[in-house]
Amino acid sequence: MARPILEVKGLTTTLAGGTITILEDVSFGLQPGEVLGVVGESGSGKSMLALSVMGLLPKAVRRTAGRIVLDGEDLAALSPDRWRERRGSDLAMIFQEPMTALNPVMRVGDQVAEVLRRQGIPAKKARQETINLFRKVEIPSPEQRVRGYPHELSGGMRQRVMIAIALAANPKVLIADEPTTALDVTVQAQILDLLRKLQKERGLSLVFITHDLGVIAEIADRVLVLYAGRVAEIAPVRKIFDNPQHPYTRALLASIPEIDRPRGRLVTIEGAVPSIGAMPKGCRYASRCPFRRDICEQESPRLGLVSSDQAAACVQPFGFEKPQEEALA
Ligand SMILES: Nc1ncnc2c1ncn2[C@@H]1O[C@H](COP(=O)(O)OP(=O)(O)OP(=O)(O)O)[C@@H](O)[C@H]1O
Repeated sequence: MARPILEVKGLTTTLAGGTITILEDVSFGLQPGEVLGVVGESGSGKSMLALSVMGLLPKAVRRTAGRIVLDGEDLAALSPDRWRERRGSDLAMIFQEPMTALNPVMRVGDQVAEVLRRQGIPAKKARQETINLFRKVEIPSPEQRVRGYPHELSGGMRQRVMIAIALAANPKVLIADEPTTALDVTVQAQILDLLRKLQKERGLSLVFITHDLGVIAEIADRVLVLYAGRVAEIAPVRKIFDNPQHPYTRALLASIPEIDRPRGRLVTIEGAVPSIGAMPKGCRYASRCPFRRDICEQESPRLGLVSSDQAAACVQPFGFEKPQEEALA
């Protein structure tokens, strides 16, 4: 296997006081050209994970441990200035609500051209390249659209502009945080198709965050399941759907709405994610887990390999007849 383009190791973030942990010991690798889907319920820490990698954590949240290695360099060891530079060139992110990331008083074309100019591309060439990028992200009449302002565009078109900005940087890694969630269903499908096409064409290394396993099935090569700030399971997408090992992954799969399910029979996972200030001592999923044993409430399970490419943080993953010693911390 090639060296991962991005490797996150033991990432832990806390609220400023340091007593409340948001992400705990999160580790994963992203191979060049791979799409890693990150899935979990609201509040599981998906956005904090993305912002940690970008070096854009809100003031109240601090990274207290962990390495974020991009193409061999630990970003966490860099000065904030140097990290910002890497963010401008090697890392790009698209957000759920593009309006928050776009400058409302700047023409959208200029916002793309600015990224190109930063790479030393002369103004005229940057303008032409911006039109090419608009065409690439399938914005109709690109010559006219470049002169528009964000508020003149629909949500879907704004997200296309954000994708153009991300592509303009030619990043080594692109992070997409729920890029389709705020859009109408038909537009969601179009944006997802576009991202998938661009990913394939350009061999983008992509971290794709969503709470929607249907979206994961369409785009991801591997999947990281996050629960209450910890990795519950990580595996190739096929294994997540065909042979999930963590009870939480199974519950998420069971909660996918099915077209033929009678209306109102949407399955949800009983109970709620524990709040960040009141994490249980043992497994964080134990209170909701139909398979829990006494030990689950006492011990916090470590992420352990269940096969060569699948790991789960459960004392007794599915298919195992007895608790796994090494899964216990
Ligand atoms: N600025 C902040 N200050 C303090 N705590 C925060 C802040 N932003 C998020 N949190 C907390 O961090 C935890 C993880 O939040 P995060 O936004 O990463 O979850 P998420 O999985 O992305 O959820 P969603 O799908 O709703 O976006 C939550 O408990 C949240 O309340």
